[in-house]
Amino acid sequence: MEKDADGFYTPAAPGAGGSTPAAPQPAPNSDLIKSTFEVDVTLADQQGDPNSPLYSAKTFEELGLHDDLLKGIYDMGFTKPSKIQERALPLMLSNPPTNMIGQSQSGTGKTAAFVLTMLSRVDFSKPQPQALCLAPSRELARQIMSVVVAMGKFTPVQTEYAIKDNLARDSGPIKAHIVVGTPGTMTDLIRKRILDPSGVKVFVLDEADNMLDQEGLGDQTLRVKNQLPREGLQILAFSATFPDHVRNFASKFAPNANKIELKKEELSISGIRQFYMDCKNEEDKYDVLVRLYALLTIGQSIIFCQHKHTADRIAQRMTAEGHKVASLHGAKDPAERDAIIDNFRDGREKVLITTNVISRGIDILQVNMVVNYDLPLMYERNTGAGAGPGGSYDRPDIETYIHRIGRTGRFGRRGISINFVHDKKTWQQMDQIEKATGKTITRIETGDVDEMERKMKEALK
Ligand SMILES: Nc1ncnc2c1ncn2[C@@H]1O[C@H](COP(=O)(O)OP(=O)(O)OP(=O)(O)O)[C@@H](O)[C@H]1O
Repeated sequence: MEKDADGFYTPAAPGAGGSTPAAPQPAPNSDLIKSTFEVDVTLADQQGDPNSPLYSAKTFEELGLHDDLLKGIYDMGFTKPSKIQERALPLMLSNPPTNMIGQSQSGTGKTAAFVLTMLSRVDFSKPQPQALCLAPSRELARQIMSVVVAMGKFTPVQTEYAIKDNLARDSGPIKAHIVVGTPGTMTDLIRKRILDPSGVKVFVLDEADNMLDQEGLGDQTLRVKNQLPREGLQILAFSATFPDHVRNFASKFAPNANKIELKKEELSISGIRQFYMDCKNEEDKYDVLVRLYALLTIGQSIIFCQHKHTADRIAQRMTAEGHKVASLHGAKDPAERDAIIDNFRDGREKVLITTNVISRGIDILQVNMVVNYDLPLMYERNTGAGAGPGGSYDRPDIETYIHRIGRTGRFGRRGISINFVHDKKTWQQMDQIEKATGKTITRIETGDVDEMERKMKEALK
């Protein structure tokens, strides 16, 4: 088995991702997927390269973990820690407990770092909530829980969700040690005294910049924190991105924290090759996407739209034209959302058309392509002299872009992202993204399917 020039490898052997589902069977003659299972050698190479975010000089044994947790880690197929795990775990596990603000690129194993800390701090003999973890979406909360369950497999840990529609109305107080959920429901459970926060020792924010941003979930997150004990609480805040305005706030939210930070140029990982396609106009974007369909289904792909209605409209049109795609967004009811993401995770659906709801954290190893059907934009209030009320969605949202493309290229795998641009404005927005991330975005011809396939195969090789 040969290592390629930059030491990348493509999707993992089934089971290597623990709670993530087994890889779907590749199409028999697909070159793109052929290399899928050539993983072990090159992963070892990357984990041995000091410049890789997957590098570690240490073993899991050296990080001070309990034997039962080591068993859980090895059972998940992990052999060596990644850089963030190696650096963050000893700091988070030392006593007295110290806060942590941890940044590391998408798909480099932040979840294991904070899950192992929660599991290490819990006193299993006490039937009460001791660790709370907040995430921005129910999909991510469910995924984190699957990691807690997998890593805690050899411990007596009890867990509970704080996500919509999960607990029966008349259920009594939560006795579980670890509660994972979204901030709105977590606040509700505390307010209704279903969740007694008095024994909480660890408070984790995944996607912390998003959870603390006052334009986003910040208020609700603060509300949860205000209910937690002040003395001895360990706060762990993780993300791949920490824009400056949130970084300052995070330092106040998690005072005296140990910090692991990335430089701006380190933010996005080089295993993801970025492309763009010039579409003639908004309508042409749909035609280009349909032309791409055969390539989208070679592995799995996620198509990001700005609006729910766009995601639904594209999915309906493609379905009516005989393509198999699913759509997922926040307006669907919880049970439907769970079924859709589970189908996608298990490989029963190959193309998922969605919104920013799953732009962060979702870890599905077989996703080798991300399409920004609409570029991610952020709302900007009018400011300055004479500015009227309101604002506009004209500025590219760099953080969301980094998270979206990070749904592929997980833990050293290769991936492709494609941006659709269709006019001067979107072109300029993409230009700003390219400058901000410092990574080249290469043009792919939209009319020539063979050329598209050739470029993509090249990128995934
Ligand atoms: N030490 C390890 N060895 C092998 N695989 C690992 C290791 N640590 C994590 N992984 C796997 O790597 C993948 C990515 O991990 P994870 O989802 O924690 O990334 P992340 O840093 O939280 O990413 P994001 O910023 O997108 O949330 C998962 O499938 C996980 O099981």
